[in-house]
Amino acid sequence: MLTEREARRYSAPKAGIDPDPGKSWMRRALPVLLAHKGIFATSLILSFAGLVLQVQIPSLIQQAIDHSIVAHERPLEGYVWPIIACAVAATLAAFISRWFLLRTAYALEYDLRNIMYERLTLLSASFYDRSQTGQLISRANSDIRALQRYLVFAPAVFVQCGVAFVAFGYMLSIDVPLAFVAMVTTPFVYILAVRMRRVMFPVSWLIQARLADVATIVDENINGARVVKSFAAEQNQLFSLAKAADRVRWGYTKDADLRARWTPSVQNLPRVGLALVLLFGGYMVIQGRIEVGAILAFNSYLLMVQAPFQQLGMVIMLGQRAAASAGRVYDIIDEQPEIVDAPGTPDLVVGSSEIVFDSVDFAYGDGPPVLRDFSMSLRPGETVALVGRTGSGKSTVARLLARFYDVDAGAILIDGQDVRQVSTGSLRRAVGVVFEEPFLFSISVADNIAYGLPDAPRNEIEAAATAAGADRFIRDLEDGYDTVIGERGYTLSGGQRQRVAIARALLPNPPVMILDDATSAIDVDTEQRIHHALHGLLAGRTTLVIAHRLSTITLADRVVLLEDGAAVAEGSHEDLMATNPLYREVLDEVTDKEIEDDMADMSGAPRAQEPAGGQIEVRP
Ligand SMILES: Nc1ncnc2c1ncn2[C@@H]1O[C@H](COP(=O)(O)OP(=O)(O)OP(=O)(O)O)[C@@H](O)[C@H]1O
Repeated sequence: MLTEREARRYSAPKAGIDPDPGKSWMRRALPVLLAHKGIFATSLILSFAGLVLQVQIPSLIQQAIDHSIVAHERPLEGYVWPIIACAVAATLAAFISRWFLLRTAYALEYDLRNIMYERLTLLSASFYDRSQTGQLISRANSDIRALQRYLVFAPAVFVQCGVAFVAFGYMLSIDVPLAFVAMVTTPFVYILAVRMRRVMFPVSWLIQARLADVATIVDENINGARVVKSFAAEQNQLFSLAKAADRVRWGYTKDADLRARWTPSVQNLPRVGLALVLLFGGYMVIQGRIEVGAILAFNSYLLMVQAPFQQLGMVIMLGQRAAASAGRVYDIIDEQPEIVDAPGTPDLVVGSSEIVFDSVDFAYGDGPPVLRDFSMSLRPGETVALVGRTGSGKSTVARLLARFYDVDAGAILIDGQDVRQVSTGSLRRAVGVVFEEPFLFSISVADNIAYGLPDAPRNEIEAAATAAGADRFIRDLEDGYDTVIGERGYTLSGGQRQRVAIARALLPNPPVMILDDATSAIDVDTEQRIHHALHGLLAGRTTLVIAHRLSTITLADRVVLLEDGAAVAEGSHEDLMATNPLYREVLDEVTDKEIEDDMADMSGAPRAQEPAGGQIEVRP
């Protein structure tokens, strides 16, 4: 779990993506790049300086050949030492420049990833309802890397192009006609490189998309491993993964094929330029118009000039890829969270924790209405069980109370305050939720329980676990409270996970609790003990229990029946049983599971999910 010290070390990005969607993707990303302008500019300046030093070397070699080796006018060392000095200085400059360039690249990647992640944490539940994990992971990885590569390496290549002009200037200063002859192939090198990248771009793009598909299948395979196994569907899964992997392989093969066809031409065309220099230059040397050293200098300059033009093709391709990646990353960054706190939104002031659902209408997105004119109230300190057929909207009521979604009409009030008018942080601190399928993190049990209150002392963590009936089994784990549980808590049984989740919700001591079928995987006896323990501990706490089992329902002070999106009856379980045929009918439907459980008890068969629970000790 993140300690406070570690949390302080998180350095938030200094700048964000420009929010104006009308601007080009690069202009929108510019503030993030400019936040690192110091090291980036240093890198580019040093790169330029290093390359300019390199440009000196052919000229010095030319002079050494002409003046020392051929004409014996000057000592050779007079050229050798400056050449060595230039080479050392250029190497040093290139090293430092590259170091700064890579630092910029990784800083930029870190910032972009955090900007995206910060947005993801802000986004509402509805966004996650429609997003695929594999696609999000792919955006956070390959798309952000594509942006980073272009933003950092394109300027570096442009600097190299600038130096190419300096080299061309040197060539012109030696001999103008020969300089133009030497450059004859350069436009073709550029055109070839651009064409090559243009042909290769769709393939490399396809590879990215197919890799994202593989990521989605792998993600589903791992997360749904139990379902796959229970249907003995491993072969099918392997087949679909193999199919997706084969599509990736096709992409890579195509990429290699195109590369093999184009790269030799792009790499060897500059050599035609060298041959032309030798032909025309040699002719000019024979005629005595230039010295022999000039040919050597021209050869080196020519390679210097053509290298960045070869790379320009790659930069163009990176630019196309980055533009498409930016589109996908910006899709997330531009996504507006549906639930936001306006500046100055007050915190919830918790009083006696009375909850009112006042004529609530709700539908998920454009879907059919789930709640219609739904009204219900929970008196302070009361435990209310919500009962309804499957899919009738019980969990939706819980999600709306914790404001994972906003109501379409009507209002939800806690102590007279509309949940939309108070800060979401204060609301969620006041409302503890335990879902049927609790998500646990791959950290220790103690850290899981202290998730909402990382600084909680161990004795409070243990007290919460005790109240949730989890203390005994946690102590029996290999490292007790320090046992690190497997991904999503899958090394625990369903009932154990639920009890850890109840302890997690109890620890911050929220005045309102929602138990969304939170004891469904716990045997009836343990459930009763938990509820009794909670009764003492939750005195004064208002609790909404979503119940599928008679044992859970009977623990509530009052029952509300949900049918067709509205609360159609309420009262004590006994009263409703006696007076309301619909309630009896719904109960017959929803308590089937309990009957199955009871039958399992009678036959002495062990429950699938829940090992024997320990006696619960509630600390005073
Ligand atoms: N995230 C979602 N996006 C779209 N529709 C949803 C979503 N969650 C639930 N629904 C739909 O809303 C309706 C109510 O679902 P809800 O989960 O609230 O029912 P429930 O009464 O809790 O069901 P159960 O007893 O089976 O848990 C269902 O028709 C369901 O298909």
